[in-house]
Amino acid sequence: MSERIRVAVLGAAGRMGSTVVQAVEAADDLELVASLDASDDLGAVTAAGAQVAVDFTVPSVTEANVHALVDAGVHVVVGTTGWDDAALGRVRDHLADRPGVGVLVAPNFALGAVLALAFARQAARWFESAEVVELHHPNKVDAPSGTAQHTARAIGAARAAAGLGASPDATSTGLDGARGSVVDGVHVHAVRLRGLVAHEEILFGNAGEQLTIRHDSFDRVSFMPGVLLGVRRVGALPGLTVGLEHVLDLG
Ligand SMILES: NC(=O)C1=CN([C@@H]2O[C@H](COP(=O)(O)OP(=O)(O)OC[C@H]3O[C@@H](n4cnc5c(N)ncnc54)[C@H](O)[C@@H]3O)[C@@H](O)[C@H]2O)C=CC1
Ligand SMILES: O=C(O)C1=N[C@H](C(=O)O)C[C@H](O)C1
Repeated sequence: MSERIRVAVLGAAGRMGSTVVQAVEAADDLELVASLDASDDLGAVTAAGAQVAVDFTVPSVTEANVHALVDAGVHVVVGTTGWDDAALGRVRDHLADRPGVGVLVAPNFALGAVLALAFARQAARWFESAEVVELHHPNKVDAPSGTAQHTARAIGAARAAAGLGASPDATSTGLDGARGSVVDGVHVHAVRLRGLVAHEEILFGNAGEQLTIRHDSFDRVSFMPGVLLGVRRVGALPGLTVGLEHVLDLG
């Protein structure tokens, strides 16, 4: 058998991190060499000889983690959300000085969510109206979700490429926030409800018809096949990759 990939998990005490720890431990081709949470020294990742680090922490620390890991020559799989274009640009620039190091940032590792994005991208140019609704557990710290923003950007790009204008909308008065936030011209709405895990509805409308693409993660195990795929592939993907769709050849 070939050598196992040595993996570190950051955010290991969290909802996602603890699930990743279990998934890595259960995989024959991976070896968990470090589990870190908030008060731990990031130096433990290199001290343990990790080749790949998986980051499921919080939006306020993930970028700094990635830069430190890139400096240490460790490939990184990032599930933490909250990334914007400026932060991604800084990582891309940093990686230009570290050839051979790979960073995969994916707002959603569930295979169904990535397929929903691919289907939405295909549908986007055929519908006059498009909106995204994301629904999550109430402990989620950010809104709208990284997945919903990524989806809205993909829809916005497909609409622009097809020469579509803004979705029709006569609403001009009401309470602040009533129409959600707008990402690349697409309205995005965030629901927080006890009992939910992670869900997304992508709504398309034309005169007389509607297409709804819905994805539901009922359990965090749904993200694990995508995370493990990222861990196995990131070393062969130098530079920055944004979105698991590129790993699945759906980009
Ligand atoms: N890409 C994907 O498929 C998914 C992404 N997420 C994202 O993953 C992130 C984590 O989500 P949850 O696990 O639900 O949150 P959580 O709050 O349960 O876990 C975060 C963990 O990170 C730890 N942490 C904070 N600062 C740290 C530091 N400097 N170093 C190491 N650990 C640190 C916290 O103590 C906590 O244990 C969120 O941004 C969420 O949106 C969540 C689910 C799926
Ligand atoms: O915080 C979560 O739970 C999730 N976060 C990610 C996001 O913001 O898109 C992925 C998934 O929706 C679960």
